[in-house]
Amino acid sequence: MPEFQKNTFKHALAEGKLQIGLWSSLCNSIAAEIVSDSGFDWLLLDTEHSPNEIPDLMQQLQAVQRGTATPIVRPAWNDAVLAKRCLDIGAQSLLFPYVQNADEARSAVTSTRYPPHGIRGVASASRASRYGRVPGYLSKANDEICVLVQVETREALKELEAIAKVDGVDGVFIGPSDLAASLGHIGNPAHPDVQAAIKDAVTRLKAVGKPAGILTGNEDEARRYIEWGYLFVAVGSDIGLLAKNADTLAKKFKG
Ligand SMILES: O=C(O)C(=O)C[C@H](O)[C@@H](O)CO
Repeated sequence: MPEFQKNTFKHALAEGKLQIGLWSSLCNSIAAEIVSDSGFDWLLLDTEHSPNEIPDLMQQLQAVQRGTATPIVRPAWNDAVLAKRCLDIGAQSLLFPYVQNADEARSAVTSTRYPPHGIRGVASASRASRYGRVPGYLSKANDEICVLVQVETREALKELEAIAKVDGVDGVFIGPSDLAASLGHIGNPAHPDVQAAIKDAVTRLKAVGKPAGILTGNEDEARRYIEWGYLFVAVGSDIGLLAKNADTLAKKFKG
């Protein structure tokens, strides 16, 4: 009988261990499988800003199963139905976008929990339980779910501690692109105002003992964020790697 899968990423965060990740938006199981063996601790499978639908996502989850990276799925919205569908196909870690306050953070957590702790609908034989074969899945599932919430607006920053303190929130991800836009610097997360907000956010999250996460494709920024105390840091993306290296190669021969 298949064993219940522990969520190594969730426990590593709880132990304060730095987790290096990669953002995946290619919606492709071969690409996901390739990078799942690169050595990253986590792999973000995005469905918010990529045309990634449940059938594609399931193939990506299957493809990365033997890799080193824990898959984290970002539903397109903080929505209980989307969360349920991601969990039923086997995701154990979700990154909920655009969480504005503690109530929305609680809503995200309860969407991932079976009753009595939440509203996740019960499927008797989904991929998550290895089609009904994992003994005691329904009673164990809640404890291994990792809930990450995104704070990415000026308004949400004002609620940062209240969001972070919500029971069941395992980490808070600061979205640099949307935060830059919210602060009036769209397309420029490197703006001093945005950088100051990013630094202030991790300082405040450390003060309440909650892991902070972020994404950047810039190595210097990634190292700076890690130095500031960000604990789960995506240091690039599959799209960025492919576009940059393809362009560089073409220029070598096409000038
Ligand atoms: O606001 C952000 O930055 C994020 O949430 C990450 C982006 O959505 C990601 O697609 C990179 O731009």
